[in-house]
Amino acid sequence: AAENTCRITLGQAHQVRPRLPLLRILQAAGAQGDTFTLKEVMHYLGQYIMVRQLYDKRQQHMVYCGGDELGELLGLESFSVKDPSPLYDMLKRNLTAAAL
Ligand SMILES: C[C@@H](c1ccc(Cl)cc1)n1cnc(-c2ccccc2)c1-c1c(C(=O)NCCN2CCN(C3CCCCC3)CC2)[nH]c2cc(Cl)ccc12
Repeated sequence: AAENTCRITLGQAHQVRPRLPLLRILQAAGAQGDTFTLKEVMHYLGQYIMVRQLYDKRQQHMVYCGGDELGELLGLESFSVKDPSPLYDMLKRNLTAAAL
């Protein structure tokens, strides 16, 4: 039931296993290994956007990922960090729970 899932999730740093296209992006941002916490996935995706200079220097919440592997994965040319829904959809498609 929901409360069980909630307890499990809160109880331990859940490891997730990115599918290969996402794993390659995380590794390009310096990630080691092939399982991560969700927090680490978000951190490395942020680093990737910074390193690849995909955000707009003036409107820094805007990410222009068309033509980059990240855009391929998201199926988007651009997105705002203020609307994370496309990101969560991509993560749902590209992360599997890793056995602890
Ligand atoms: C709150 C957080 C966030 C986290 C998840 C989501 Cl679904 C939305 C939003 N966030 C807020 N702005 C950013 C951001 C903006 C532009 C460039 C890079 C990151 C982020 C993102 C982080 C992150 O780990 N953020 C740490 C602090 N950030 C502040 C912004 N800082 C930079 C902003 C651009 C100028 C230089 C500093 C970098 C560190 N990870 C992300 C991964 C993606 Cl796919 C998209 C965005 C982010």
